[in-house]
Amino acid sequence: IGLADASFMGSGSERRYEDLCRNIINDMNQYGLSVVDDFLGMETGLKILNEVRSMYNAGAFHDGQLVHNQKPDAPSSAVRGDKIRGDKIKWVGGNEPGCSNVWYLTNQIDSVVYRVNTMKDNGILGNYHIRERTRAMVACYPGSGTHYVMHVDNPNKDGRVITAIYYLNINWDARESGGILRIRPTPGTTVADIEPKFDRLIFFWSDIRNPHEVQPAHRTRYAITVWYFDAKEREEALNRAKLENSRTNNAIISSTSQGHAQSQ
Ligand SMILES: Cc1cc(NC(=O)CCC(=O)O)nc(C)c1Br
Ligand SMILES: [Fe+3]
Repeated sequence: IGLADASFMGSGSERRYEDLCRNIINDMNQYGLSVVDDFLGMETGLKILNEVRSMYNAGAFHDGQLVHNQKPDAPSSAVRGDKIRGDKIKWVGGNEPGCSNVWYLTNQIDSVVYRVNTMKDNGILGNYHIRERTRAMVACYPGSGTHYVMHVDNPNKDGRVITAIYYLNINWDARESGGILRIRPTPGTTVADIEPKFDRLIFFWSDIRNPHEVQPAHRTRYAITVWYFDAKEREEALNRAKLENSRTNNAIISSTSQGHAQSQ
């Protein structure tokens, strides 16, 4: 996978930006995923990490979902079935106070995604029309051995086509800290094991092409995720939801009105 070095963002050289985008286009067409190292450079990466740490320490994150304890040799007091916290998350729109660096990151990712979506000869990426995204989901794995089960981000055409994840973990060594993102691109038998390294940005198709899991992490593990929508798939998903809504509402109204009639 073309590990493009993108810390040009500081030097702003146009040529390397084009090369980066070309690498991502090739990777997405060939593998359905792309890994970009040194996306923003040390200085900017640290500003984002410090901002996320202060959010986390301010208790701004929602408690992660409860998961069964993974430790087979759990100490006698904590029986095997006890629950531990999974990843904790906080949704960031970007213009809130104290989130200016996360906002800068999402702007940088936006410009890359919009660029690769409109460049010539961009293959599969040319099939999509990306005009909007979710807010940024800042996630922290507390490092108590929590993991994230194998799943697909968008299994039922909710409109999300690209998952972008930015990692903030300095000197991450998976041999001692685990926390590998394992993607199983389908169809196929390959497995991509991706370490959540500092200033690393990854992209992958959000749908069933990329089931993925996070292996147990034994050190605090930060990641920032944004999902990009394809305009057509998104509109169709919203229309289905509206239709479903009106059916349910009519069902409720008719059942209550019948109920009402009977009670008279
Ligand atoms: C809340 C939520 C989190 C994630 N995160 C990952 O897959 C982990 C990626 C990584 O941190 O390497 N995915 C979904 C579909 C939901 Br929903
Ligand atoms: Fe996911």
